[in-house]
Amino acid sequence: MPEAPEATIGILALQGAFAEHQTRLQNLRLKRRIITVLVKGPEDLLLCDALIIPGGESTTIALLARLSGLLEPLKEFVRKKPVWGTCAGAILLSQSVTNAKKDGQELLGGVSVDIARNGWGSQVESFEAPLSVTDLPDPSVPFMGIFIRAPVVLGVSPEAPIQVIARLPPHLLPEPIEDDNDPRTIVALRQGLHLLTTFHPELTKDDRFHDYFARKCVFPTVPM
Ligand SMILES: NC(=O)CC[C@H](N)C(=O)O
Repeated sequence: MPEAPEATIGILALQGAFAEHQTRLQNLRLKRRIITVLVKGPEDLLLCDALIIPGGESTTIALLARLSGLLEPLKEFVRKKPVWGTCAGAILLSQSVTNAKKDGQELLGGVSVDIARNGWGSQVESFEAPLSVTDLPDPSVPFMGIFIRAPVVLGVSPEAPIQVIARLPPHLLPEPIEDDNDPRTIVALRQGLHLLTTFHPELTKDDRFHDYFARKCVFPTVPM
């Protein structure tokens, strides 16, 4: 029997919660082997079939990516391969950011949303919210969303094939929002092979979003 193919998932390791993502990936029990690589330079990225961009500080990650010669290779990677951005990583994966710093913010693009940095306020306004996510294994068990200076989705391109995976329940919103379809309630979405979460699944012990990324984005076509 031929061995089931494996995949190498890189984690951008310039700043932020990259080690936690690696731990969660190493915890996954899939039929196929996942190899993890901490990506610090272009040579590491060449090894990867998919990439996670962690939370942290999007401006710092972008600056360090430029300094380490990774910015252009990352843009190229996003055009071809699966990428998951969490929190700061979600900002970098977005098409546009409404309140970028004065001297601008480098983005990688890939997901057709407009996003606002620190959309729910500063560090002290960080919060947790149980999310009901029907696409995860054991969907009746809520996934604890940890929102730390989280970005907020302000708009979604109507032409893009975007699938909303999780929304914040209206009663848990830091500010009241009347309309259930308001894009600001979206906290997880997928566009093709790209996954965007505005919270931090890697800061929990729940591997279900990592499992989702592996199944739907990294190995999307063959059941495992
Ligand atoms: N927890 C986080 O990743 C925070 C993101 C941060 N507010 C930024 O703009 O990059």
